[in-house]
Amino acid sequence: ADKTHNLSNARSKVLEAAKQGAKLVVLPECFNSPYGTKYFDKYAETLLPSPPTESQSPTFHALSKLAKEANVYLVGGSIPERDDTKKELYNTSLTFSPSGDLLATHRKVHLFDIDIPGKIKFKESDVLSPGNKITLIDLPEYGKIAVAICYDIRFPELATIAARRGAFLLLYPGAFNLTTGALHWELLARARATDNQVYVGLCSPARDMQAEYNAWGHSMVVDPNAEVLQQLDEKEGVLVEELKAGKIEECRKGIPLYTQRRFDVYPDVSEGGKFEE
Ligand SMILES: NC(=O)CC(=O)C(=O)O
Repeated sequence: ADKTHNLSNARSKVLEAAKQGAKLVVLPECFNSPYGTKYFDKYAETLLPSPPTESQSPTFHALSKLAKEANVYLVGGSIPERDDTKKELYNTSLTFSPSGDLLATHRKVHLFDIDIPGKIKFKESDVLSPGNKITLIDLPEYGKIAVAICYDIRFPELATIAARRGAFLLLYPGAFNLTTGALHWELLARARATDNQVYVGLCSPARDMQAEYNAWGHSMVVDPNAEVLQQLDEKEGVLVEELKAGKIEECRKGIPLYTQRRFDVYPDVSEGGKFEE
């Protein structure tokens, strides 16, 4: 619940990852606030017009400085955002370059509205509005990545459009829970990797059983063959994994889905989609 503590904790973990050689670091969904509809308004920060002032968004400035200090691309998980012009709240991810410049903003496109009787009910749309674009980010030394948030992973179209427009890595800061995490977290990461023959990275908050929402944890990196290369358990940690150049091509050569699609039978979803590169 302590935003200042969350920011300083994130700083020490990002620096630790950079020290271990990471060039691109990802934080979890809602890393600066508790995850819950009653908290979003209280913790929300104003990001527009960009750049915001320090008092409008301490998290924006902390992440920008941190990306520069650690000399990494930093996908800053997500934070609750307040858009004053529209009087709306969003669940928003900010990505910074190693020089601390903002590269991209992704607002969660698919809001987490579920009701599994006896297990979990959650309705982000009670307080949040959805984003309306796919987010592809060009990292000049490495290529394109796509960033989306948590529930977005359940919608394969978004991943397919990003992959077919050149993303080699799909990153999802996310906070599944004890019900859906056990059922679908790894399955979805491996499914999106299998569908698209790309790397997939999921980054979750650690599990806090004192909190109202108990995150699943288990941050992981999956390769283009859908093998889980590494995963954390439910506790706090840092996962560092090297993505191998050539792995995507090798996988696509072996199982050539890319040349076998039948757009005469069904439409090519990657021809559509709203996004900003
Ligand atoms: N928290 C989410 O957005 C999604 C989730 O927990 C799920 O899809 O399950």
